[in-house]
Amino acid sequence: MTTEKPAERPAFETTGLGVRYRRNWALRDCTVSVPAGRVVALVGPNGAGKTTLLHTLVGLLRPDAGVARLFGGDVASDENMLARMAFVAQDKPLYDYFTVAEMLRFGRELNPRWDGDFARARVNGLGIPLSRKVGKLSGGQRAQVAITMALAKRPDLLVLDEPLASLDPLARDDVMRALMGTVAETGTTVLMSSHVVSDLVDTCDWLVVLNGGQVQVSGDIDELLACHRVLSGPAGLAEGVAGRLSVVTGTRGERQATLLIRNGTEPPVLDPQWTQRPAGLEEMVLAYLRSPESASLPRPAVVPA
Ligand SMILES: Nc1ncnc2c1ncn2[C@@H]1O[C@H](COP(=O)(O)OP(=O)(O)OP(=O)(O)O)[C@@H](O)[C@H]1O
Repeated sequence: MTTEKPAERPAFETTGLGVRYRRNWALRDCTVSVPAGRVVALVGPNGAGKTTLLHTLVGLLRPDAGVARLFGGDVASDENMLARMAFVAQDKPLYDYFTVAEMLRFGRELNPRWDGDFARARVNGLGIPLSRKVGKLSGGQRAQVAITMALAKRPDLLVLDEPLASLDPLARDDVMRALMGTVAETGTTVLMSSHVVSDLVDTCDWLVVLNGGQVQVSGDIDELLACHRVLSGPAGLAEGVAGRLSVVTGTRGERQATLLIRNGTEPPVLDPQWTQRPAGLEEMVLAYLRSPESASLPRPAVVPA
């Protein structure tokens, strides 16, 4: 059982983490710390290192540099940490010839912290027949069973690699709603990766952007949104405005320029020819991804449209 209160310690943190496949570094100097009790979106383009980071956090890969910790324990050397987390891999490994009930019995045999009552109640509540073979479930039901198996371990940290991949929009919504309902009751920290930022907008409260094997952004989503704005104004004035603000990325056409900036607590005071509005989550993430140098080296980056 855990003794510390949630949020006293980071749920997970990495310091100078490096992981390589042969000579190619998939993660390099990757440093991040996320408080317990959060629902964390890990986003980044193909090949950014998301799966590698998740696999390292859950102990499937060993770091070549640095350290990964769960609840203060070194994942590579402290086996107790692994009992505190559950992982749902991208391909949701389940046995097609097992019925759902057999799958749950299998979970009970393997996991000392298994909560069988919870697992059956969740599956029943979702309307998934216990007698159905796993191979005959829909993609959404399959995801729900895999997530139920992970939650029934009663983890302090639930790690999901692309949980919504290959689901249609309705199933994506159903899976996210059911997941969020459960984690709201239990206070479990959730870390999930996705390509699709819009899937995570309503459910996650912490954002980690991974790009080129490094953490570009990590923070509370509301706080991040409060300090990013989109400015539009005459192209001829863009350089002057960009020169005195922290620009994440910008585009400049012949007449009009648009800048996504990181401001302090107050919106910037601008020439009346400029308009400004709060940034949306998706456009903020895209702005960072387009401008990999922005997190570590804030500087104006106005590029032609
Ligand atoms: N088993 C492997 N052997 C060699 N290189 C690998 C292996 N797995 C991943 N890589 C490389 O490591 C880098 C990071 O891959 P990773 O799968 O972690 O990224 P990702 O962000 O999860 O990508 P995606 O969104 O496409 O799933 C990529 O350049 C990838 O080609």
